Amino acid sequence: MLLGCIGDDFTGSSDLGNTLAKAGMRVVQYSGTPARPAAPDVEAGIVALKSRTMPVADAVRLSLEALDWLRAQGCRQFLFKYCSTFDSTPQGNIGPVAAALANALNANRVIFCPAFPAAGRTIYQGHLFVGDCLLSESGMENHPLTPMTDPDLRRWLGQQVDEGVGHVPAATVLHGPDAVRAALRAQDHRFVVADAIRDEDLLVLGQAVSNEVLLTGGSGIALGLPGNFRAQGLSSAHGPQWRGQAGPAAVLSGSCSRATRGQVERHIAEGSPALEIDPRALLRDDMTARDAAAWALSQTGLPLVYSSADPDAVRAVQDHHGSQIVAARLDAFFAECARLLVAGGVTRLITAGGETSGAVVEGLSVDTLEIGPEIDPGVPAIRVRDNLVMALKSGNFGAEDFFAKAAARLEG
Ligand SMILES: Nc1ncnc2c1ncn2[C@@H]1O[C@H](COP(=O)(O)OP(=O)(O)O)[C@@H](O)[C@H]1O
Ligand SMILES: O=C(O)[C@H](O)C(=O)COP(=O)(O)O
Repeated sequence: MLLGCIGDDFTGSSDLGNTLAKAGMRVVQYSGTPARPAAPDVEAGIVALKSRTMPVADAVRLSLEALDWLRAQGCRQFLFKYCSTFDSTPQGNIGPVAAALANALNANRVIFCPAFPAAGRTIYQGHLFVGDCLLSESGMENHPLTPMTDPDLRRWLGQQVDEGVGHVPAATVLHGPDAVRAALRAQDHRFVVADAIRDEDLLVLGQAVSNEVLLTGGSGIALGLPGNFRAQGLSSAHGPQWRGQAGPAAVLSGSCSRATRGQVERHIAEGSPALEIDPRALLRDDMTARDAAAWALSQTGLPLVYSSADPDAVRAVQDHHGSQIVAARLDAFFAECARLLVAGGVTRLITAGGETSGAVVEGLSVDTLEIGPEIDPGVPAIRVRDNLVMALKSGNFGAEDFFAKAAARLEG
């Protein structure tokens, strides 16, 4: 294994897997740290954790366990992957996890670059943009668990760590890898936010850090890494292998992101079957996973079970019941619903949302996820068992017709 990756959520990990697989690396995503060695032909291993919003100490502990396993597989370089919208709170977890990994690897220069231009995520003067909006005006300021209220990544990361945060501006990145390396050497700080507004900038950054033991970012920062390994004669380019899967499909959505809510609306507008899940009904046991799975299995077409709701509705439920209680109840619901759907014969399962996808994958006791072809930017087809394929859609990713497109793509 050449590249060892640690993802702080499952959709983001598959997003990274998509980038690496498209560039020809043999990629496997693991649900948590595996108990056994990787297959010998795996070039990039991604340990997916559901650590983005868990207590900081637990996120650090699990990430260090993943690092130990990846080092034991012979990895030469390590990537800590978090959300392209830097989903975190001023109290953690990106900074503390990155610091723990850097300390363990004795890394003295670590870049932070969540840019993903293909998904509209760019960084300029240390500020993260989503499309033409600053992060704090993109809708991510209303995220149920990690409201992003400050677009300046240097300031946001600076609240999470006990050290200064440097910056490599776009003007430097435009001058190529050597200029970036020189700028990194000149930095007073170990942690450095790097600007990137184009894929070319990400390729430059990837070349500039080819000899750094640790780098952090979104999937975009990995764009240049496969080329680094191929230039060293270490990786053989080959595309993802894919075998389509026949059989019933279903969609589970817990994401409240703008993109997902638009996909839900499109699905309903097209007359496809949809069942809205009110967290209050779950908490009262007026609705159960068994009820929802039975409904979905009785549908023709592509059934959608969703709790996706607008920010005001989410806030109202959270204010009344507590966000962690609601999140835990919804995670348990989607995990159980997935188990019942698969037991009832579903062979193509689409999930929307990072926390939601993590709950479902863990609930299905999936160990390894084979990365297949891309469905939409950042979302690959994935095989998790001989008779079960999935698409783990990041909340903000996917075109409006994603659900139907994914079901068709998973079928082959
Ligand atoms: N109707 C709702 N009311 C309150 N919270 C909700 C509702 N639906 C989903 N949530 C919570 O919002 C969060 C969505 O997170 P996630 O699945 O990661 O989506 P995204 O990828 O958009 O961030 C989850 O923790 C979930 O429990
Ligand atoms: O946006 C990204 O970089 C990732 O794909 C991701 O981490 C998305 O997380 P979400 O919680 O599913 O939005």
